Amino acid sequence: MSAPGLHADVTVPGRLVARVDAAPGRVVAVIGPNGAGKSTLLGALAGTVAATGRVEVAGRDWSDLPVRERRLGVVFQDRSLLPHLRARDDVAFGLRARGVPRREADRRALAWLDRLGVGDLADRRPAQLSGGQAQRVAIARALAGEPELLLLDEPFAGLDVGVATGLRIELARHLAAYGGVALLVTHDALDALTLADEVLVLDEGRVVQTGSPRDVAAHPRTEHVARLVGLNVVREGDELRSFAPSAVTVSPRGTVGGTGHDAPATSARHRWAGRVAAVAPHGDAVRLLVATGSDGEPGPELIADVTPAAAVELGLQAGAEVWLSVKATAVQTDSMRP
Ligand SMILES: Nc1ncnc2c1ncn2[C@@H]1O[C@H](COP(=O)(O)OP(=O)(O)OP(=O)(O)O)[C@@H](O)[C@H]1O
Repeated sequence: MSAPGLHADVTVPGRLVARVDAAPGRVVAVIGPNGAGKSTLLGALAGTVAATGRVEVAGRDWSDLPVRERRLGVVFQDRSLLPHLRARDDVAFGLRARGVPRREADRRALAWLDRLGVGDLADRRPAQLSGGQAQRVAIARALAGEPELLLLDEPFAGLDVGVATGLRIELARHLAAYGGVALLVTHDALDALTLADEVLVLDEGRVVQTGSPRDVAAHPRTEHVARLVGLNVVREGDELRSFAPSAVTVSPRGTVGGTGHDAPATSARHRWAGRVAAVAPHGDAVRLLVATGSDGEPGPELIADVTPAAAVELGLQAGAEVWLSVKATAVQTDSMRP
């Protein structure tokens, strides 16, 4: 008898090679750039994308199990609900397919809709639901089947920020109570950091990093993740050097023949010439997006947070020519190699 939870080793030729192991009750965030293979991984686990290898859930080999017998819950970004069904019938559908009698299935469906805060919408069809309401129904449907594996593909995408925030809090509550393995594909660092116990980073169809959200955020191995968690990142060969926007010192740069400031006295590795591309408030600070580069060679786009007073005093508006520098001690170096 193998360990409970999820143990998968799947290959989708040309698109994905991935291994995932997760204990029951764990929530795994799957992150990575567009085309990294996130949806393909979910499809391979769900059985909707043809894959070779092995998928074992709760001690059972899913390759031999007909799709309808898999205890699987899925929530996709959209198109999740069946257009002609009332919410209560949609939630009950999976239960009935598994042999739960009609009245019992309806009772459980209503209970789950209530839990997700949409019990009063039980008789509506998808066309009569907002995006957030439809997603609540979809989550109710996924959880009502008491799945051993729950797959969530960008469940908050396309929702208004406020609606997404409410749903995120709600989902966190249900995930905490959920006893199976959940995989959550997300483009949002906040989701990965707040909802997940583990993070799996995909890049070009391969798993390039796994670890706790804290660990992955603190030691990103890909540019994508560094940016996702709001760090500046400069790549040098196989090394990623990352630093916080608040660690960047900004000083004005003199125009040719002008009386501007000289380059800061730091090594060239920690200093960039650039031009402010955008200025926006960010919490108590002012956030500058700076396009760096010199002599026509574009450098990295960097973010610097300065105080509002400094922004005014130094004339930091779009178009301003600046030096950015960062203390060597504020820079963290990570290898991109696993
Ligand atoms: N049906 C398909 N047939 C062939 N190749 C596909 C198919 N779907 C996706 N791909 C390719 O497989 C790779 C992984 O795609 P996938 O959609 O899994 O990435 P993703 O990480 O989910 O991206 P996104 O965040 O953009 O949804 C990409 O190179 C993509 O072009």
